[in-house]
Amino acid sequence: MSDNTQDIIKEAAAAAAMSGSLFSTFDIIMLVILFGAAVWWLYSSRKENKKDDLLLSKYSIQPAGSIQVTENSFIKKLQSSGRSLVVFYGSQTGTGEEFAGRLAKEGIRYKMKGMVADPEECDMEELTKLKDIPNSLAVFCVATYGEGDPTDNAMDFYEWLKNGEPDLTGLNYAVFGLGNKTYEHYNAVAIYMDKRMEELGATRVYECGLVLKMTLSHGKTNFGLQFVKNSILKVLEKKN
Ligand SMILES: Cc1cc2nc3c(=O)[nH]c(=O)nc-3n(C[C@H](O)[C@H](O)[C@H](O)COP(=O)(O)O)c2cc1C
Repeated sequence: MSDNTQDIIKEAAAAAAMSGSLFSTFDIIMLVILFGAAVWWLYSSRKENKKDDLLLSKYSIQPAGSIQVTENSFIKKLQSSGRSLVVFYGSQTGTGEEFAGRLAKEGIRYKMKGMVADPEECDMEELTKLKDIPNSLAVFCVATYGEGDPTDNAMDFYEWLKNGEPDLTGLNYAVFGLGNKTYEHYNAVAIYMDKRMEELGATRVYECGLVLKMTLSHGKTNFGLQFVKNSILKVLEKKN
């Protein structure tokens, strides 16, 4: 406790003793101290939150390993880390995001290092340039919601595909959909993206993979890993 605080307490106690109401004055002092502590705690926890927000905003593209990235160019990141597989996810509650991580990691088994990326945090127009990286592959691991709508983080990308006319010639891609058959628009986003990218000139290297009632169960993970393996092998086959 600082000298100042001690003086204040002593003075208050003396004053209270003189007036014969020590207990209530002491109470007031304790309240002042508690209030000060609460203000200090609120202030320091806000500072911590701000620090976390800053870190999160910097690290938006997450390579499958432990490296983290601070910019929106996924092409640059792929090039600088010797990767050629990028797995974009459209995810609301995390299943697709986690699954995308597993798919990206699988690439290394086939000598195609991968990274995971959030389309909302990437310059998706760069898809037109992905072909400049030899034997590259973009996998889209996307969930469907509502009336066949994309997730929030895939919305801009979806609109860009739908309303724009980008030339995706030369882009190798494969779409993996997460959905649930109990909904009317089963896997509508994945099905649409798969069809639309082909219309825009991209090369579908592997048939759209759809999972119903997606969970991260062993069987479904295996299905996803098989899907990525087959997609990669198709890209490598094309090369030969
Ligand atoms: C409110 C709600 C709406 C959904 N709508 C659809 C839908 O229209 N079509 C579909 O195939 N799946 C639908 N699903 C299933 C999700 O796409 C599926 O659970 C998916 O794995 C979620 O992935 P995420 O955790 O990455 O967001 C819906 C799920 C919820 C909770």
